[in-house]
Amino acid sequence: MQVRERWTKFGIKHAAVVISGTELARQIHREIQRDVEELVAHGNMRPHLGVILVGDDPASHTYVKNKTRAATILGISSDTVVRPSSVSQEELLELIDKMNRDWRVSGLLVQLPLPDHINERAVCNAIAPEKDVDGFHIVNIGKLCLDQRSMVPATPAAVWEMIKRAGIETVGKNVLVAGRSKNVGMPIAMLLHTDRNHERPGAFWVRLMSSGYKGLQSVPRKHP
Ligand SMILES: Nc1nc2c(c(=O)[nH]1)N[C@@H](CN(C=O)c1ccc(C(=O)N[C@@H](CCC(=O)O)C(=O)O)cc1)CN2
Repeated sequence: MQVRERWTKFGIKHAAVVISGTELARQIHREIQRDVEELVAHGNMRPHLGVILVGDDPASHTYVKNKTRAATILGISSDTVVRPSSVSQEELLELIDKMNRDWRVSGLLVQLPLPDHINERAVCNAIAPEKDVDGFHIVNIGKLCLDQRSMVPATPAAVWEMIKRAGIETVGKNVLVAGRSKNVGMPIAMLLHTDRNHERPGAFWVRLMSSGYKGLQSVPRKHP
């Protein structure tokens, strides 16, 4: 990480932090690889990513290939179900329902965009919220907006990790987010205005403890 400083003509010092995404990605890869192997060593199932890809858009195929390649590197198994762009919404929802109920699938995503005759919102909402690795389900979006523990969309999560790992605090600061898309700009703005210690952390831990969890080492700080 590099810090570049300069003074403006008004006598205000500006500091630009140059973050190495490549180095951070390597570090995060190592952490996830270790977490996955630890999970498996403790007798848990190896995480499995289910991917649904509709149509033949080359960019979508490339994104999916990159995601499944990354999963393999991390020790996560995956499979991609491809459907033609003529697939009906009903068929797609049935496929999602089947994968929701498949205990071997721990995470599920449908690559976007979808053909015009398919309602993207209905598809995102059909994925079981606890398997929704994209964080596009209305429940996960709502939880993110309320600062509750949730699945967070990948690109905003990556931005958040880079900022946090560079030691930059954003709570109470003025931040300019260029773009307000539902899957990137909006969630980034939501993430940056919170310290991610979560609203009502007590309620989460009470639920966790009453479910028999014994491994708790520390409780999160109270939300300011
Ligand atoms: N199910 C999903 N579908 C789509 C998602 C998604 O997160 N989940 N996002 C995009 C496609 N996509 C990943 O699948 C994706 C596209 C572009 C980027 C991105 O960060 N682009 C950078 C440029 C990066 C580079 O070229 O080095 C940018 O635009 O500045 C991230 C993810 C739609 N579908």
